[in-house]
Amino acid sequence: MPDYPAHASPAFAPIASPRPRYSDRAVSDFKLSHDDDAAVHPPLISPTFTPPQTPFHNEDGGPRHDRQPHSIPVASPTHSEAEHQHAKALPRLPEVRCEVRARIPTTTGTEMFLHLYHNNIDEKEHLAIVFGPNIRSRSLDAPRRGETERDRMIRGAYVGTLYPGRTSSRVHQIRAESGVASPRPSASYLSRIEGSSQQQQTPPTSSNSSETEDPEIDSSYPSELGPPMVRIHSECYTGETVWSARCDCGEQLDEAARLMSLPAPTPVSTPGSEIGEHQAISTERLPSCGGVIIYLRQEGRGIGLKEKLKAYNLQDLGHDTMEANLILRHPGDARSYGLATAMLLDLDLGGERGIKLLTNNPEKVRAVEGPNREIRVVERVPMIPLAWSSGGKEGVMGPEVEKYISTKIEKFKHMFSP
Ligand SMILES: Nc1nc2c(ncn2[C@@H]2O[C@H](COP(=O)(O)OP(=O)(O)OP(=O)(O)O)[C@@H](O)[C@H]2O)c(=O)[nH]1
Repeated sequence: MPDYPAHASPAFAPIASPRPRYSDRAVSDFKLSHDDDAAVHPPLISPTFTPPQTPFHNEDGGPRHDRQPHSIPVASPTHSEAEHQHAKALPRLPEVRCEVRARIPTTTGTEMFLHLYHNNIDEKEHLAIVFGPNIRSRSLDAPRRGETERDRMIRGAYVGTLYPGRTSSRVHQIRAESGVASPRPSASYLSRIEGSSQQQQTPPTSSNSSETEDPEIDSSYPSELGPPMVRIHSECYTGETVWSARCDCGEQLDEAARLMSLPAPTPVSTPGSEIGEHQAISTERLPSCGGVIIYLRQEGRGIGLKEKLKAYNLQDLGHDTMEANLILRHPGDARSYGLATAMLLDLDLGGERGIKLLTNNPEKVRAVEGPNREIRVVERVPMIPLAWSSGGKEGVMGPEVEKYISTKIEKFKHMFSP
C-alpha cells in the first residue's frame, strides 16, 4: 500500500521530514533573553520517552510503513472506577442520526465512506469516517417516511456500489430483477431487523417486504477480525489543514487511516451452514481490516479555534498547553465523548465484543464507554509520534510539538508506551 501523504498538500515542503531547528537564525531574533533554546529548555522528548529502537523500525533502522497496530488489553474498570467514570460521563447519551453517507476514494487508493451525523445537543456536523464494508449506520439504513429509492441512494442508504442508471438502493432487488438469486439472510441479521423495525417510525416504503430482509445490509463485523479499530479524533484545523508543527494531530489522523486500511487477515469461512455461507461472502469482499474514525468538531480540545489561537500566543509567552487554557478561563480539556459513544452504537459497535481504541488519552478510554458501558474498550493501541518511531527521520518535529507532547505526558497523563 502506498504511504499516506503528510496532511500537508504534496505541493508544500514536507512537514513529515525533520524540521529545521532555526540553525540559520540568530537566537536574538526571537528571544529577548538571548539564551540558547536548548540551554534553557532542553528537548523534552528525551530517550526516556523515545525508545531508541522500536518495533516500528526495519532491520536497517529505517521506519516501517507496513507496521501493524500494537495493541494492549484494557482491563474492565473496578466498581469504584466505574462510579468515578459515571460521575464524569453524561447521564444520558445524546441522540444521533446519520443524515448522509458518501463514498470517498482517497489519494492513497483506499476508499472510505464519510458519514455525516446530526444530534440533539449541538448544531455541529460530526463525522464518522468508515473503512471497510462491515460497518453500517442503523439510522442511515432505516427507512424514512415518503422517500423513494432514488432518495435513499442520494442520502447514501444503498448497498453495494452506485453506478449510472441504478434504480434501487438494494442489491437484492437488482439481482431479483435480473434473475440472479440472492443469498439467504443470516439469522443474526433477521433477528436485528425484527428489533429495529419496532423502533422505525415509518414502514418500509416498498410494497415488497422482502426488501428489508436484504442480507447485504447485514453490518455484522466479522468475528475473525477481532474487535474493530476505532479512533476518536478531535478537530484540529491548524494541525490538519494549515500544516502546523505545534501538534501531531494531522499525522495521527493519517496513521489511524493507514492502520484501518491495512489488508485484512486471511478470511476464515465455514461453508455449508447458512451463516457460514454469508460470512464467506462478507469476508471475500474485505479490502482492509476496516474501522472507524469518529471525527468530533471539538476544535482546540473543545475551546474553539479563536481561543486556541490565543492559547498559542500564551504558549509563545512561555506557558504550556494546560496553563494557557486555564489562563483563558477554560478547563485544561473541555471535551466530552457522549456523541462518540452514541455514534459508535449507531454503527453497531456496542456490546461484548468491544472495540480496539487508538489513543494515548486515558480520559477517552474511560469516557467513550458511556454511562452504562454501552461501548467496551477491550484493547488500546498507543499512537506513537512518527518522529519517535522513525528515529527522527519523519514526523512533526520542533520545540513546540516537543513541549505539546511532554505536557500531555506530564499533566494530562497520556500513555505513550507501546
Ligand atoms: N487548547 C488547545 N488545544 C490544542 C492544542 N494543540 C492541539 N489542540 C487540540 O487538541 C485536540 C487533540 O485531539 P486528539 O488528537 O483527538 O486527542 P488527544 O487528547 O491528543 O489524544 P490521543 O487520542 O492520544 O491523540 C484537537 O482538538 C486539537 O485542536 C493547544 O495547544 N491548545
